[in-house]
Amino acid sequence: MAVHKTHEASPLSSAFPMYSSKYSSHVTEEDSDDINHTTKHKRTNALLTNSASAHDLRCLQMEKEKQDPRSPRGALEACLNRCSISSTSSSTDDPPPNREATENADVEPRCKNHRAHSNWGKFFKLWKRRSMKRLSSFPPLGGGVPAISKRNKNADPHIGGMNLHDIYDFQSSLHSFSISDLEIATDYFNPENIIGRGGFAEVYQGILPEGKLIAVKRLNKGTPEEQTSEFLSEIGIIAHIDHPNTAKFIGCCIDGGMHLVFRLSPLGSLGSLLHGPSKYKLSWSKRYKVALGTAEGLVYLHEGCQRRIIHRDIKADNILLTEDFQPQICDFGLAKWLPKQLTHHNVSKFEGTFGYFAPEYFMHGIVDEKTDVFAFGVLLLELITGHPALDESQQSLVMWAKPLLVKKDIEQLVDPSLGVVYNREELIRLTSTASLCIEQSSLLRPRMSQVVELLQGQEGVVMTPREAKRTMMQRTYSEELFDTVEYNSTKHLRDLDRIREVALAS
Ligand SMILES: Nc1ncnc2c1ncn2[C@@H]1O[C@H](COP(=O)(O)OP(=O)(O)OP(=O)(O)O)[C@@H](O)[C@H]1O
Repeated sequence: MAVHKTHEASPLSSAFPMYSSKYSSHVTEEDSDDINHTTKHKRTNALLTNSASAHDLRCLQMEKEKQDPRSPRGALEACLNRCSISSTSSSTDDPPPNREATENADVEPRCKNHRAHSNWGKFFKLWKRRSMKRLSSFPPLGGGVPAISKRNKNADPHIGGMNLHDIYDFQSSLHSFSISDLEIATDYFNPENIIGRGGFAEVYQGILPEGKLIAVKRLNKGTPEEQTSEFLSEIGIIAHIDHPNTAKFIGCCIDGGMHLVFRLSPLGSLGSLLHGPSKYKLSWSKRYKVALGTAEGLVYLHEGCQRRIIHRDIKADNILLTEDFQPQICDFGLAKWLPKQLTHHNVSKFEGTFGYFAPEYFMHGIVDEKTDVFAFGVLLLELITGHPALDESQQSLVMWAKPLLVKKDIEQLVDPSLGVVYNREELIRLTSTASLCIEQSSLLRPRMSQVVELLQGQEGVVMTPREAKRTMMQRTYSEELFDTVEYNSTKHLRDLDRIREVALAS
């Protein structure tokens, strides 16, 4: 399956003029800032390299980064200063590094969960103490703790007699790691320990001195600006979310590059299990568990936090699995906070993964809860059929499955590797929910809380979103928009063709 992480607005601009006219000024402004910043950066580096030792250089570089609000160190320093200043102060401080960081870092985390609420403040306090605090040095790999070997997709959850539940029992506080901590944990970023690759990062498995297994996401792809933006965006969300169905963030390291450290999900991603070379056969009951858990994770993001979080890149590769197949949503690099008063967010860059895009996002750049609901519908189809969202010949799973869903020919959809070993009632629930989630009109898609009810087969759940919408207190922007647009089947097919063309062209 071809996946594409980031797509500048330009390829769309020719096809859809609204992209070029609407967003060009924002992109240009940022670009010119970047150029100035890079030139300054290069000049300073040239001066430094002529006259200082490596250690001096490093100290100077760190100081320089602290002054520079665009660097991660500078952005974190600025946020920290804001945290330590009295909350009555209305000082505007340094400018934020970018719009993403403003949206994500400046908001007060107000998740219902108290532990999550305090994480952001804790993180900055820990980061401030960073230079003084060093974790004790780690024992070499293999000495009395489980050795890190290449990922075994069918890994035994009991490694060397140790129960993974014990190994994963982290404290709630976030850690600030040094680069040597992470080097030792990952055997000096040994390529053998790479367990995943994404658009911006390589992910390594590692082990801490006390035997806890971790995944280190090392942001080493894309431009430095893209890496910084990804790092700040992701950290701005994950540092204060906490739910059984979201990835467990442990801490970070900003020495020698940007690193995010998570609890290891020993079975890897749903994508690798469903479509990877291991050909692990996921049973029906596990698929259903993954569907329900992921839906619950999305309800938490959309409705469980005071500011709604839109993930924007829900896909099989971004669903990690614990040893007991509990799904955990990961990769918040594209996620957005949406304050209550904002019905939606408009994006200037076309980012995400082909095969999962909702039509309103693709056509108008609109991001709200319903864009995640559409992607979740595609994920359900993947779980039912075992097919990827886009196959090697760029055929869309949605386009293939939709006629079968319409004809209610649902047995044809079931992954042949399951044979007849599935629960028919659950199949009906999964397929009918998937049908609703991938409705072209976001108006007709259910909210994630309704999805959970549908999947649980709760009595009295309003089955048709048409009926459900009458009772909705607040409508999303895309709902309003599609209310005014006649979205007929011709237009639908044209959109899908367009999606396929762009997918093939890139
Ligand atoms: N905590 C974890 N435990 C196990 N595997 C993980 C973990 N985090 C990430 N991975 C693996 O690494 C892959 C890439 O991680 P992630 O999606 O966070 O990186 P990314 O660069 O942001 O990717 P993308 O291009 O999809 O945005 C995942 O699909 C998964 O296979």
